Amino acid sequence: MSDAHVVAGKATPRGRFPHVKVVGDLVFVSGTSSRRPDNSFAGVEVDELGVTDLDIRTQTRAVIENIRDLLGAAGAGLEDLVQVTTYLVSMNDFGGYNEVYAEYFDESGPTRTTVAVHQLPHPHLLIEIQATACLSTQEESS
Ligand SMILES: O=C(O)C/C=C/C(=O)C(=O)O
Repeated sequence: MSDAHVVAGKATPRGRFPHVKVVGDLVFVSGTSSRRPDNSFAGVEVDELGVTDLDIRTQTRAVIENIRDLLGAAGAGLEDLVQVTTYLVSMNDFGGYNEVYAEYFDESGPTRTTVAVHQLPHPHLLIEIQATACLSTQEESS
């Protein structure tokens, strides 16, 4: 069974793809940023002179919370994640990202890969995460 969702109330995908796709017990979550439904970004402040402050900790937290919401639309939660791939624009942000990540997950959590990429789909983005959850972990852990 395959079931694709664009989740109401979340930032609209910037292309022709769903937020989440359920295939059997697996829930695939598209690359997710800190973008809000109004297309502003958590972890971005621009002052009146255009000076831009980008905060990796705030962006990381917002990305994980967005993923939590997207998983929720498929009946899953962060505890069901089995694999996470993180895209950072700079490995200088690895420490701040890793710190916030550890508020949510530990060694019993999803496997993880983190890579640095040249660019993300908006110049204010420092981080994007793509994830996979497994619904059958709910039966195993209950
Ligand atoms: O939705 C965003 O803000 C960032 C993610 C975009 C993609 O991963 C994509 O367009 O493929």
